[in-house]
Amino acid sequence: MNIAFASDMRTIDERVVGEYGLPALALMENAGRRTAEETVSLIGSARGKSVCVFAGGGNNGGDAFAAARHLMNMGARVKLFFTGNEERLGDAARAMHDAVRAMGVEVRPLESDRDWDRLRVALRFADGVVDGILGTGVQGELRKPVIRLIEEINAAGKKTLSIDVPSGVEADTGRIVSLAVQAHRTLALGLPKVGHFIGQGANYTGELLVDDIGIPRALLTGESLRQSLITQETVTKLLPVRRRDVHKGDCGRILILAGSVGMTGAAAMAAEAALRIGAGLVTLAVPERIYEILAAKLNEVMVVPIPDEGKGYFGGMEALQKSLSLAASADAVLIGPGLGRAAETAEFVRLFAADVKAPLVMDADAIWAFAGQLTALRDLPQVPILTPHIGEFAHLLGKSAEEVRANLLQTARNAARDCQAVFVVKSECTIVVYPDGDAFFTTCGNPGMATAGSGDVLAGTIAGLMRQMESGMTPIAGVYLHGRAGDLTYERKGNGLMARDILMKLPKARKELTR
Ligand SMILES: NC(=O)C1=CN([C@@H]2O[C@H](COP(=O)(O)OP(=O)(O)OC[C@H]3O[C@@H](n4cnc5c(N)ncnc54)[C@H](O)[C@@H]3O)[C@@H](O)[C@H]2O)[C@H](O)CC1
Ligand SMILES: [K+]
Repeated sequence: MNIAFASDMRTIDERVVGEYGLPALALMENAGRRTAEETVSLIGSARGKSVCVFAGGGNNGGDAFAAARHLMNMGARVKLFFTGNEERLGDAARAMHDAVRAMGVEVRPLESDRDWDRLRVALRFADGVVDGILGTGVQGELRKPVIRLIEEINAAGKKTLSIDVPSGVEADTGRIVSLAVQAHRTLALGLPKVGHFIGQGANYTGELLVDDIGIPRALLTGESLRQSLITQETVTKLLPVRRRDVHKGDCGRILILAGSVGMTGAAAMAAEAALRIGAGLVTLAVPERIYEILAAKLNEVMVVPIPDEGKGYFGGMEALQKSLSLAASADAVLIGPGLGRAAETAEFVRLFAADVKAPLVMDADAIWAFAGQLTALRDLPQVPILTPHIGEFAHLLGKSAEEVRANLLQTARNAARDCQAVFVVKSECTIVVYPDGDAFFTTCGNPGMATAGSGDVLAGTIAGLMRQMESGMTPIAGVYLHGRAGDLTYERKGNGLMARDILMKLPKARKELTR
């Protein structure tokens, strides 16, 4: 499914009217009806229930007026509040406003102290709230009365359905400039928006539902939209069906360079993840000083010591030569988990990456090694796949985490283009962004996965898929399978899940997709 920006929705809206001759009112009517239905399902029933409906001065408010009418028809008691200016309503929103008023519903302003007192009473006795204050049209800091209203709604804590986006969330970025309605459920109209998945918006959206509201399918599936959701269906198609006569060499010889003193687990988990996702042969190259630990830990992985002059981390020419010769016979290479940040190691990483011809995945400290050296990254002989979390991504670009978060998608797009690299940025919603601007969002995954080693497992998963499918598509399948494995373990372990639990569920996540 595609994901839209506010401007995409405006274009789609114009085309619905211009090319299909549908009146704007028809979409608003569908939006209103679906809002009413989903509100009723949220609060259990309509009859005898009291619902506060909040309408703003734009089309989001128009949807709310239509919803109020349908809620009345369904038997709910509706208290309707309006934050806009009647004179400035657009045609469709005005028609919806007039229709609900003609049903005898009072449209309550929020101006005098008495208005606000009435609001508080209505909220106290409400069973549910419909938030149609602001949609994709929000701009800048919220005006004072809207801020006050959102504070009241959030303080009341009633079951709340937001129309299109939680009011106050920027649809394009997920940014909250002032504050936003905390929704239990959000009904996205036409398509989900970027802000439902990333930034703070992800925390305010609650359960996300999407309805086409009658927009012709061709407009929603169009290729002009450059971001989409990774679905089970997409990943199933990407994964190969294994022939019975397959040989382990056909399933990928993966080389992993990882680990340093104190960080042996990262190396072990990345290597095991590659095997658990189906790689044929995994070779783990580690600094000599930690070789014995890893050789004892791992059975199925081949562990190779890399000369380290007793330092316990990667560095130096001898290490480089040995690593490159191992890389020469690998189908794909992962470098990064647990490397540490010694200057020698960073130098080693840059020289190694510049000489590897096979598809290359770089994680963690390998990404750190390119901080401030974006030109070196762009000049690498391959299009590498980088898997930073927000902190590593910000450091790489020489920005603060806040700056990066403020517009994560655009920042990732610029970085992918400038560095000619694929970025897998790990956040509340992991995104995969390609140098040509195509972006993919995952809906799998959960807060329990914010745990040590989770990233090492993801990097190993992506690397492990390399020979099994088109290498450029491995991040899409990898983030899905990793997220799904995390969800499978979250069911039982909740926030106490460990990276090892994700690792153990990778086979099941993959098996679910067997064609
Ligand atoms: N095809 C579709 O996508 C459809 C979408 N619908 C709904 O329309 C809204 C977008 O409507 P629009 O009129 O463009 O904007 P909003 O209603 O979101 O907001 C405009 C409204 O808000 C006021 N405002 C803007 N910024 C602020 C601020 N900082 N503080 C306070 N008030 C602000 C502004 O003055 C206007 O009054 C979309 O989300 C859908 O819900 C259609 O109804 C169906 C088709
Ligand atoms: K809203």
